[in-house]
Amino acid sequence: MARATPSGARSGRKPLMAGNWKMNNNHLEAIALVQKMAFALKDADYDAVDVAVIPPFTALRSVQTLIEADKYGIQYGAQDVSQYGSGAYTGEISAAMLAKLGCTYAVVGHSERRQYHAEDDAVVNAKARAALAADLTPILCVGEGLEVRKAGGHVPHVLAQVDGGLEKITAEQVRRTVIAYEPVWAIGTGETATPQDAQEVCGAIRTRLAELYDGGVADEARILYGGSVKGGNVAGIMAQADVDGALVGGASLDPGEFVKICRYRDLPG
Ligand SMILES: O=C[C@H](O)COP(=O)(O)O
Repeated sequence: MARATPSGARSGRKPLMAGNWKMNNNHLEAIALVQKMAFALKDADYDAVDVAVIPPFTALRSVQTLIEADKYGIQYGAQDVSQYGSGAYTGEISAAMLAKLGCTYAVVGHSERRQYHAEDDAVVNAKARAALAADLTPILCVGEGLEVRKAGGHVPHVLAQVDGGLEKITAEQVRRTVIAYEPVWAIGTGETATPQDAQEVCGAIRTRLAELYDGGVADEARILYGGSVKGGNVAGIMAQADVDGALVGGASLDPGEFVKICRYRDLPG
């Protein structure tokens, strides 16, 4: 089966709900979770929203087999990708390997990679370019820590990460890149940015894309919010003009909660 290609809509942009499982679920648990999700989403309109799971590397082959065999409309991707093409890089997984597994997405620059693996903007940019070269869609994560937020420096901080992450990436490539704004202070803390907080930064990212490329590119690129998204807060976040979806951590491990997020249109705002 051909890999699913993310497409645009929402003034052209199609929303994306991506569940980043982080280091949770072995391959058997992954199969069970995807089956539950797919069952609950069996009448979902995948032309209206892209739904993706981002399991650990060890579950990707099982998820691929299941999704292809049962023709589920769910996409999938990897939580990280090597900046290198091949060779003596023990423990690394190349973009070509992920493409061969049918992945649509590769997350790059997640704050947990930046924090625990010292990944800077140059590494994140190299990973994004490696993903694009293999025809994967990078989900480029950016976001400020609590100190930066308290000091009011969140917008310039995030825009600097956007500039660094998109270095040498062409307009054509940016059109198929997803940017995820994830304030670090809202990740896994239960503390969510307000919809207005999310809009402020996502709007600033879109304006930056127009400055770096042009208005057409800025209109097409999808920008997600991530940080304690749940069924109870997703509708307000999705009501914002520049938020095109969510990168969901904890709530994506609960099929009921994740399905609510994917069906945000049915929830009260
Ligand atoms: O990749 C997902 C984000 O880190 C958000 O995680 P969270 O929903 O558990 O806060």
